[in-house]
Amino acid sequence: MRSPEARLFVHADAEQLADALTLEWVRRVQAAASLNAPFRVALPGGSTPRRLLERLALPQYAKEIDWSGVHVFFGDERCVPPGHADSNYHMVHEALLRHVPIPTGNVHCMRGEDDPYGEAARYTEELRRTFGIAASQVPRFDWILLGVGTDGHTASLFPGQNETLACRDWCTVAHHPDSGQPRITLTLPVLNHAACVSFLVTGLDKADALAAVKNDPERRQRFPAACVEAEQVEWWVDEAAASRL
Ligand SMILES: O=C(O)[C@H](O)[C@@H](O)[C@H](O)[C@H](O)COP(=O)(O)O
Repeated sequence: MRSPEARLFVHADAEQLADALTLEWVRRVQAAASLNAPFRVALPGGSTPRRLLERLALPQYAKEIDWSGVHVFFGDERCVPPGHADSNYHMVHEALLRHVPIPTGNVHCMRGEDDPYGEAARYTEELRRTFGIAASQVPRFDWILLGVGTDGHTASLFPGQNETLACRDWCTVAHHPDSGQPRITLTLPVLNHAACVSFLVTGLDKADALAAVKNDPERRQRFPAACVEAEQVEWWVDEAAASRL
């Protein structure tokens, strides 16, 4: 049953948003742990999530978060080596993963250094195996965190790339519209099957995009971020990004 309305959480600034989202992460991970259930989360790339990830790595949360049950996946990845400055894995590793006792087997990175099409197939199999499902099912993430670009893209689902947007596979290859850089990305079937998708949007430079993605009458035809309709969709934004809502 899909939630009729997305939930909007507006915070004064990016710092306060990151504080609140950190507490939400702790709450959700502890809830899963109380049920002895794995907590499977997909992280976005880009710069916005860094504040959250750095907070999760703080010693004050070490006793709050049992990383043994947390499985970290990626919403998308740039096809570059893991040590490359553009690598989403590199950003997440430096901000969070290298600082917390998460088991190596719980980090499911998209291998940007490998052939994109082969890696999309490999990651699909890693999803199937980790979620313990048949290929005919769809992996159901507990939580997918996503960013939004100023053009309304999310993950590596870019406006105008309709073949990628219509893809029914779980994971596919896309190309950045400006640089042509190959990307590996989760697709709408996976995003829309999640228990919860939370968009993280901060900064005045995102205000137009956020207003358009949420309110443009043709938003679903124009903006991939507007096509995400999971069981629960949340918008975690700061006042600057929300200034044109
Ligand atoms: O690999 C990526 O770049 C991301 O997955 C992408 O979808 C990102 O979330 C948005 O472009 C927002 O990026 P910023 O947080 O840097 O604004």
